[in-house]
Amino acid sequence: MIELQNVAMSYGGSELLSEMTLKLVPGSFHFLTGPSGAGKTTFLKLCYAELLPSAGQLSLFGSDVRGLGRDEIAGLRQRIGVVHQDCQFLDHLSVAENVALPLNATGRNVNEGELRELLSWVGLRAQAEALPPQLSGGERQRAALARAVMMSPDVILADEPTGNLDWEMSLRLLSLLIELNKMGKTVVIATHDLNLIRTAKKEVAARVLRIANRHLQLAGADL
Ligand SMILES: Nc1ncnc2c1ncn2[C@@H]1O[C@H](COP(=O)(O)OP(=O)(O)OP(=O)(O)O)[C@@H](O)[C@H]1O
Repeated sequence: MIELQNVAMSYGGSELLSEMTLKLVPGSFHFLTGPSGAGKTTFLKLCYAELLPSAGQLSLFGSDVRGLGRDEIAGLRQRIGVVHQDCQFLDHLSVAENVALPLNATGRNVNEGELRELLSWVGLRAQAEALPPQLSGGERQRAALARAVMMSPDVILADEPTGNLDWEMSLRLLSLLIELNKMGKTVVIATHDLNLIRTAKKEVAARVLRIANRHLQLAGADL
């Protein structure tokens, strides 16, 4: 569904990522690790075509993005839910309005019952009318996950979703992501947290990718 073949990414003429080949098959669960600045966020941005490769081939759901127009790419991106590292909420809108935003942006009607159900699922039913600055770090991440799931995407990409959370809250977020994977969604989580990876591997057949020296590698089974 997301496929990279010999993909490279450069910023300002300098290559950050090289020769990356990967197929994210439906229902798979991947972690993405690597040192700070290795290119994890950049890799995720390639996966949802926020950035286009400077070389190589990127296909989303069977279509090579090079042959697609902006609207076609935007259409395919609706099948990918993203949990951004910094959540990216509109602070003047309520949590419920932020979560509903992706659907509203496509001109579709929001089913209020489904929205409440989604907020309950992430444990934020009582905070539906709160503003994002009033949420704790864990609540923000769960709201960001709800927003990513709002469009019923096939793929969820989460960039350091537990970065600032305590262990208990990290586990809570992880269990939501595992639940989504068990429902058939493809999940990719960028993280530095090896304990999180080890914990997840007890429950799901997760593969661990690592970015090292500009290349994407499959990490060993010791993780
Ligand atoms: N738009 C951009 N223009 C130029 N350089 C960029 C841009 N975006 C990222 N970079 C650089 O690319 C490198 C990789 O950044 P990226 O955010 O992908 O790494 P990361 O592995 O996610 O890091 P972290 O773990 O710290 O979040 C960094 O050196 C960053 O400064």
